[in-house]
Amino acid sequence: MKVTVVGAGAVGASCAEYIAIKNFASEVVLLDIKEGYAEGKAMDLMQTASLNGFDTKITGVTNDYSKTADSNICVITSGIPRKPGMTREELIGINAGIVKTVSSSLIEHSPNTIIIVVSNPMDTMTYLVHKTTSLPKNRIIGMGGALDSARFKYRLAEALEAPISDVDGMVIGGHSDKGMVPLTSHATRNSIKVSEFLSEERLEQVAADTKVGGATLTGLLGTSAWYAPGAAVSGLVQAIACDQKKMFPCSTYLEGEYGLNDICIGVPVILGKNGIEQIIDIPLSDAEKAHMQASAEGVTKTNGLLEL
Ligand SMILES: NC(=O)C1=CN([C@@H]2O[C@H](COP(=O)(O)OP(=O)(O)OC[C@H]3O[C@@H](n4cnc5c(N)ncnc54)[C@H](O)[C@@H]3O)[C@@H](O)[C@H]2O)C=CC1
Ligand SMILES: O=C([O-])CC(=O)C(=O)O
Repeated sequence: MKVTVVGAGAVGASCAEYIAIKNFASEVVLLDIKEGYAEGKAMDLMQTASLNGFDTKITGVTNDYSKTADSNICVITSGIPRKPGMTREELIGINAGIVKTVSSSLIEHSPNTIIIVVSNPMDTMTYLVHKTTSLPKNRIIGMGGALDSARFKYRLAEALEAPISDVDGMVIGGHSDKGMVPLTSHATRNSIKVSEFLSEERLEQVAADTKVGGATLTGLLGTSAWYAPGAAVSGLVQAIACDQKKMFPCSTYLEGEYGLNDICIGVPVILGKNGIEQIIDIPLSDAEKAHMQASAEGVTKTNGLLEL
């Protein structure tokens, strides 16, 4: 199992590290445009192998796509992150060009690959890969919902004063400060609805804190987060590599599901060896439907900025 990660920056390196530590891939190729950078990150990570007990071989390359040939899975993290006060949507001007070039170079050397898009604004970058490559829709996956759901569970556990392993919940919709749709009514603590334990006001606060999860970290760190994003990507990669048939909310191209068309947005999917093997169309409450509709309108507006 060969995995390529483009962008050896904060998220790309974290992603490579988690993939290696989980020890399911034979090879991870890290590629960056900055001379020597991916080579350095790969060497540093390889020097953790005996300490962390993994056998995955990590190699770094400067913009040499021939070294990525025949990758089963390619992750795109190349591009700029936001700074405090910015939205993810403001990154489109620079990141769209990067994602378009990178995805086409990857596919040239790995025509059968599955692509996971991470660069922001992620739903629009996922849509861009759909519109500018000939990959089938099951092989183009946007990572956002897995991360947003992990943050939702963190906030729920905090409110419940419970361990995170007691909590389950999911966030669908666009991966943006306003567009996320935390499914509060479906969230549970050991199969009991969280509304049994928390007031409506507290649950609204949990949802609000979840939606600005990325912005909160960007304010604290001066750039956007990388540990949880890297871990979330590694979860998707593992589900595909190990054919786990696990459910994650991912950005995928919709053709009528959730009443939406010609858009990539976060919905629950089953991930296995073929990438997205099924889209799960769960019934939403009227309020959740309205949030999903508004979220889709936001993503469509950003998609309109693409030069396709
Ligand atoms: N979808 C999600 O949930 C998340 C998305 N992100 C996004 O991921 C992206 C990366 O974030 P960070 O790793 O923090 O940024 P970073 O600046 O640490 O790393 C980005 C790397 O991409 C490289 N790069 C730029 N253009 C390239 C090209 N054409 N080819 C190859 N490499 C190139 C840069 O040299 C740099 O090393 C950002 O757009 C950020 O907004 C970050 C966290 C979560
Ligand atoms: O907040 C950002 O810009 C990066 C990101 O998508 C996240 O951490 O959720």
